[in-house]
Amino acid sequence: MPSKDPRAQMAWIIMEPADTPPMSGSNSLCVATVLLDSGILPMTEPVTHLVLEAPGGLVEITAQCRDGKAEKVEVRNVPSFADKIDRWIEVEGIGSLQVDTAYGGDSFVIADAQQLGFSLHADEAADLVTTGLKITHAANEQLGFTHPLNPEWSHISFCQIAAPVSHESGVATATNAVVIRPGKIDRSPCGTGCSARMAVLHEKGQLKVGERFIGRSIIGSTFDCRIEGQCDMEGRPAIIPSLAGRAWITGTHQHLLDPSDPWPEGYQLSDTWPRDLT
Ligand SMILES: O=C(O)[C@H]1NCC[C@@H]1O
Repeated sequence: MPSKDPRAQMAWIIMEPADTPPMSGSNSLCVATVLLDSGILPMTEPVTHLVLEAPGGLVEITAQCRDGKAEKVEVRNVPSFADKIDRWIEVEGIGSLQVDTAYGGDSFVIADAQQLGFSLHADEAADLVTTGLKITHAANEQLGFTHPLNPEWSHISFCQIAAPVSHESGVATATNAVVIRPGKIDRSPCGTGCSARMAVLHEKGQLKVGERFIGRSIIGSTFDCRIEGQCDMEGRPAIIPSLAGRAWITGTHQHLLDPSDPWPEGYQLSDTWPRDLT
């Protein structure tokens, strides 16, 4: 999309099944890659800098480029903050569960995978989705969320089921499964989710400004993240996170709308995919 803010070269919108979110980490990597690899915006090798406008604010892109391809894209994300820390909620079929909530460009309830008995392997996907949807529902009812600068964003979008942090070669690292309504799991480590997790770790004194965090998804993809700085969000402490990864173009699509189409706005059904795809 053309940008509204003159400081950005381009803007984009994010279409999740349930919402059109303020920001998305994986989507910003994909958008930057399409803009540069396809020549919509000029690529400068070895590094191209861009400013893109997400609905929730401007993000700065630093793309490492070689032979006409963006090989690594780093995104300096919007201010991210912890909201409610170590709060107990009652979840249907699970019972009492201790969670954190945070914003990382989108709003999250973060639950401990170990406490829920998950090892975050791909064969748990269907159970993770069922559990994550219940936790999101309970967190919205019992904790809620409102963005201080954008009161219209007043719900928790995603449940991040997060493994404990371990240190791999000295870098804080954790696997997660981010459950997206109405019933899927992020194939990426979730850039907004890693930003929200870093805000919580920072709030708990477990990750400092300048330190790295590697987020790993359920399919093994990784984002290399860092707390770049701190700022103030309407009187509450916030961090400026960055995340870096790679995207690949998988196709070119044309969306058409025939004037006689009786469902011009599409339609929604509950998920009809079988639980067992093998
Ligand atoms: O990386 C992210 O932030 C996202 N991936 C899909 C859902 C989130 O928007």
